[in-house]
Amino acid sequence: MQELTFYKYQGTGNDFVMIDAVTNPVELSLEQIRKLCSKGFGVATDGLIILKKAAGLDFEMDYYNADGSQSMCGNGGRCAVKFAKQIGIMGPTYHFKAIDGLHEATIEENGWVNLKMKDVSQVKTYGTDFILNTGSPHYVVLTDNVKELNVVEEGRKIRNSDPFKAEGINVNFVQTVNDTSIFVRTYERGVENETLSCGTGVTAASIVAAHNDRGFNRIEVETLGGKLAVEFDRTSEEHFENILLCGPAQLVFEGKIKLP
Ligand SMILES: N[C@@H](CCC[C@H](N)C(=O)O)C(=O)O
Repeated sequence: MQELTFYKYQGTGNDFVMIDAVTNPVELSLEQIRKLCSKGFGVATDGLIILKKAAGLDFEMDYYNADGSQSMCGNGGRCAVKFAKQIGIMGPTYHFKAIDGLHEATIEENGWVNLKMKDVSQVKTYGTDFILNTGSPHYVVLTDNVKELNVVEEGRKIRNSDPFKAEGINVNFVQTVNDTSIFVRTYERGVENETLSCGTGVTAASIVAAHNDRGFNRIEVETLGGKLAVEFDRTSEEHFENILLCGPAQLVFEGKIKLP
């Protein structure tokens, strides 16, 4: 049975199995990815990231949710940059490819990673809620009791409702804390549970907060797993660019696992 060296990373509690395929190319089946992320057979994480070589770039990030589906992951992207540094890719600016296109990122002196996200050019209203894509699709609900909400029950209901059932959608519940700060909890498709934080979700929630209220271009975001910040330039009513997702990303532990 083949043995695989892996690293577990977390970004505000959103956790990932990280695999270095830059140094040692590796192919994993979807079944193996699901098992590596699972509680019973693996590391018990929200997702798995494979760092690969990419011509003209520092690396390519392949992100998989725990169920094996793929999307862009903001917290995963920040962790991937820290991991790239760990395996000897020195920056100072990191350029990489993900499923939604090219990204760049820097590591700040305090260890936070500032990751440039894709531009947002549409914020759709959906009743009193909002839908937008920040690299992955997000549904945003504004609420005034985010801490008491049953996010799993409410999020799952929306995610599995007829309009979203086939493709899935991530569901964010957002409460305003003050003029420039919000609290966000997210039900993630592909994990099919609430995670401690979701980077593309935090980005979507910040854009919605800015869309509804003008005059600021940095939002502090609290999640169950810690604090992040989102910066952006709003260039027209619905267009946001230079979006930066800023926050911590850390190695938790490393190990060897027998490939299932
Ligand atoms: N945790 C992620 C989002 C991962 C992708 C999402 N579950 C999806 O399938 O759209 C993040 O930090 O952005």
